[in-house]
Amino acid sequence: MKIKSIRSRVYRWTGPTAAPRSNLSASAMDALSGLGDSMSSFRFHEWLICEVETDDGIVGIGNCALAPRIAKPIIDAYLAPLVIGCDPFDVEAIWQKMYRSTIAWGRKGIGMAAISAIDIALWDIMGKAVGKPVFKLLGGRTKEAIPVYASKLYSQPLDSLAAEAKRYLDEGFTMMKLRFGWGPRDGAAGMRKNIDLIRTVREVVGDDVDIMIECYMGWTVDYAERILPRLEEFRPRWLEEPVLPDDIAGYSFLRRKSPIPISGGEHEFTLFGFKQLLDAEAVSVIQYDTNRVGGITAAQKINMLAEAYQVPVIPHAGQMHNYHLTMANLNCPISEFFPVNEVEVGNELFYYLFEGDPLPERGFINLSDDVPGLGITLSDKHLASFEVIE
Ligand SMILES: O=C(O)[C@H](O)[C@H](O)[C@@H](O)CO
Ligand SMILES: [Mg+2]
Repeated sequence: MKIKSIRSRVYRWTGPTAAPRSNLSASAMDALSGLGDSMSSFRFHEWLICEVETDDGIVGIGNCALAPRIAKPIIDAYLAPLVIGCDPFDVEAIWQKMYRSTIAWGRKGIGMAAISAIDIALWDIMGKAVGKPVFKLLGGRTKEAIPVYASKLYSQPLDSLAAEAKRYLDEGFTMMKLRFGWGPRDGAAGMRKNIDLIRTVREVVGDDVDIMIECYMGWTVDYAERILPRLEEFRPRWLEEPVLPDDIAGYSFLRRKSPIPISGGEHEFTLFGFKQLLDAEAVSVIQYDTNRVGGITAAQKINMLAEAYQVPVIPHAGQMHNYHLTMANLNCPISEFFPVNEVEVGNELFYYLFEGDPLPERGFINLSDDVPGLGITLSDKHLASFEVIE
């Protein structure tokens, strides 16, 4: 079996989107306060889809969502020529070829997202070729079903926040993640507003629900050190991405200072990036995204390393490229689930692009033992709401 062709397309959402709201979430751009919409970097309304076809007609589907219009020429100009003609089952050699040939500029960020898209497609091909779901190639079924946490609860007026949390509770979720909307630039008043958010959700859901909190790289170590003691009474399961991903020392400091677990990793790349985090004892939970980190090949290596450190892996986002890894690894206890909604930030776009992603039932999702590959197909249901860039 040989790889015959690679087709990459960028799908740009042109349909209706929820009006952007200020303070939807803290973010790294907040530090530049007063310089325009700090939420602009928080909208992901494009997606790259990569179809790898073999000489016997099997088509594997890969994807990435970071800067798709940049990932596309990387795939077309740099990676595809390396990969065409290879045996898709030689996935490790292909990964090393893509990594080492772009090592000067691609080992982190968009280069690795482009590599991820091709790698995910290769695993889809391998599953389809042997008639097995991808998780059966990675270690098989480790769970009867995957517990998922509802992940939205963006910062909003307390009454609507309470109503959203109640909805997830009534749908049977026992875990949910909220986003803080304020940070250092908002002073003591903003810190109180953040505390009001988690207090509101805790009051709605009671003590038997895990609440995760997220501030998307929007804080400083100083701010986090001051707010963390005030969050302890609400017993968050983790505080996510408190500071910049490059501030590994900051992560380690906060982990030592607070009993609240600190999570991160959705903006880290490759096995080597996560070795750094683990050696620095920077995170209590690893959260790579398979369509960023280096694909399934890299993600599975990180899973092995994380297991040696007994640090759990809970990938960023749901989506099949992550679910298969969670299913195949005991050290991946749960998954994130983005509720199906109108397009807002863009995490929801996956549902408008693909068919096959499982929907939760009473807080669990499941994968079929009988659907080969990743188990997704391209959807044409919302095609009219996308501009497709070939
Ligand atoms: O953890 C997450 O889901 C992410 O950090 C953010 O929410 C991002 O995906 C934008 O929603
Ligand atoms: Mg996050």
